Amino acid sequence: MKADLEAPPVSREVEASAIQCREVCRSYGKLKVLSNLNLTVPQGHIYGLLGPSGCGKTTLLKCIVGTLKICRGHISVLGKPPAFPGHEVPGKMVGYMPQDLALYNEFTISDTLTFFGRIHGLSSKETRARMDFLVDFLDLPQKTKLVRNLSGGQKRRVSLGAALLQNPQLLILDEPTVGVDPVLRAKIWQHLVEIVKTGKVSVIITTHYIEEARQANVVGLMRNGRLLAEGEPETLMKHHSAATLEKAFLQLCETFDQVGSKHSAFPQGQQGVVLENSQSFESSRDESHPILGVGPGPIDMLPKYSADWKVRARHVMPKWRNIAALMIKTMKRMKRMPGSLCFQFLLPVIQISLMCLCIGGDPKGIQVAVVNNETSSDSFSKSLLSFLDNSSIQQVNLTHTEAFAGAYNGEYWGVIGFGKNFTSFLTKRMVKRLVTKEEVDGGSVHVWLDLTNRQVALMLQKKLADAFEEFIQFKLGSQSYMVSFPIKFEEPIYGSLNSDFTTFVTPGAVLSITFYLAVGLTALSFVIERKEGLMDRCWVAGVSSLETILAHLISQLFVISVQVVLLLILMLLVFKNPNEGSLVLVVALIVLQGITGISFGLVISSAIDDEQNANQAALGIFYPNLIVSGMLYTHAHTHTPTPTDTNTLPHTLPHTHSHTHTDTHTLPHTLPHTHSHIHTPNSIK
Ligand SMILES: Nc1ncnc2c1ncn2[C@@H]1O[C@H](COP(=O)(O)OP(=O)(O)OP(=O)(O)O)[C@@H](O)[C@H]1O
Repeated sequence: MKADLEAPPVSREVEASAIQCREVCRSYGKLKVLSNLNLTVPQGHIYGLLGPSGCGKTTLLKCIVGTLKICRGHISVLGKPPAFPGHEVPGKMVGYMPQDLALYNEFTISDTLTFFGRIHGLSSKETRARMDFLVDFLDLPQKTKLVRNLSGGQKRRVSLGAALLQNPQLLILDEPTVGVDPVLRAKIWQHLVEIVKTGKVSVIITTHYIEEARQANVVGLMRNGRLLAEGEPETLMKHHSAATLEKAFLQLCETFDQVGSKHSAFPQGQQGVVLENSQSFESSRDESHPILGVGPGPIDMLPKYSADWKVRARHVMPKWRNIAALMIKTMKRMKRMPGSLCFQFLLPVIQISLMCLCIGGDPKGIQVAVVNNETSSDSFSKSLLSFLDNSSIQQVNLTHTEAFAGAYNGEYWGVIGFGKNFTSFLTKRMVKRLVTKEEVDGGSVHVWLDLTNRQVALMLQKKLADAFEEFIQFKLGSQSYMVSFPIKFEEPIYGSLNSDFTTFVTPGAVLSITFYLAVGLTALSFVIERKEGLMDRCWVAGVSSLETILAHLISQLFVISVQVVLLLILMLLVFKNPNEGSLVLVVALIVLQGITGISFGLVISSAIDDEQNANQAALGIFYPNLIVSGMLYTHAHTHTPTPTDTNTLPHTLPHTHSHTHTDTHTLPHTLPHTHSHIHTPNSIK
């Protein structure tokens, strides 16, 4: 990359240092973790960063590798700020071992190293050679062993191996020796000493074992978010007349506390951090510089960097190599978890099957009480009842009292009643021009419904109307129009006259399930990867956010495609749901819905840090999605006429006209039907 130096010539110190931190500040909300921190890691040196737990070491390392942004100050890593366009930090130049293990549990040791090798652009031969060396050097078990089955110490060593893999110019190791036995710890230090000897590799390492840091060329002692001292271990010890580095550190802390208490007094209980509202003790002296050590030049002495647009564009463009590495990773993980993969593929199919089997079909065996006061075997009432759909409606013949008692007890969904002169009154209604109120009443089927379940009640109404139409057709044949209901439902514009609720609800269910699964899987996979430090690790290895998103999108599209194929086979071939539109459009819509789900999952994962809350957020969107999918009735439902609507009118209207002409006779007979419904249970006579 070409960098234009706009400031005064770069000091030799900047050029000779692998890392330069100047007046670096970083806060988490109001919590000030790094406060005007200055640190220099000379090129070709091992820098031991020491400090108590919570003093900000990990935060500083994250700022150095660029996974955290600093609030103020300047950091230069191998000559440029981290994440500067065209700079390979993050990238191949830096090997980062985070404090968390940040390893894929479903990977073998070999998979892990191959994955990082791919991202760093190593050839398979180079990766294999490095792998053999690292397995031997780090005393790792068989390469084919799954990370999940390794001990804590072995996992840490694999993590260290991943950081050392590409022979980086800068190694950033966050507590690499925790849980490692003393012999191996000595071996690791020996290796670090070896690699820095060439002068081309620099190392910054944090450790809790202060004494092991004596092997470092330079140590930095950190406390409360700032560097107290920086220098060679021997010099530090000599300066404090201490026999060990630990004692020197103790003395430094005491000095810091004395000076600090005079000037600022950190609030009680806030050890390890500096609160923003506390007066820091550098107000009285230039505390931005360590007590001992190399004093860095002022911040305005640092070079200013710029990159031309071509470099910037190349920096932003996603690299296919990284996307491919991430996709291979996802596929490998899927392969290692066949159960989970099958579950992902089959979950929508299982959900839709359950829905088709359990929801929306016509209710069966609905018990209805029949009070028939006609006794003759060839009565109209018996004939009419024979047309009732017996698979759905189970008729129970009862007396008037038993029928209503049963209906009130919830044993029957309704009562159907016929008066004793039903046949003769109905005949009169069919043939006479004028009929009395008594004849209308007696010639009507009386129905009392239990409307507590709308679905069952609607079904009963429809079945009764259908039975009546069939009965009239049977009795009167071509003359049936005289008593038929003068509204004729023609072949529908869309759908079919006899389609069930399942047919209506399935498309909405398919879209909702596809959306919800994509939201859940995306949100969870990103939240978990980030929580386990895998995202940061990949980012430091040079994978950009865009590449991560693209790789996820492509892998997820594969899962969605399989889901869609299985869903369509099930819906169209097994459950015989009709599809009257274009199949291509159906597929496109489902896939688009999946992509919308992925996008929403990304939004959730960027706003939420833990799995449980991510799950809740994903679940929360399910119900609004269900409503907007059209499965449930909403008041906002409108229908905009389309050209097809206007075209159909001329065809259907003549039908209606011809009926109105002949139906003039039946109108007076049929209309009173409505009035006859206003009756009490005692009215069947
Ligand atoms: N994501 C975060 N949000 C809020 N506070 C945080 C976050 N990460 C770290 N902190 C706080 O910042 C402070 C410094 O944390 P950091 O992890 O840098 O310490 P450390 O020196 O590395 O500690 P250790 O040696 O125990 O790992 C701690 O008080 C910690 O609670």
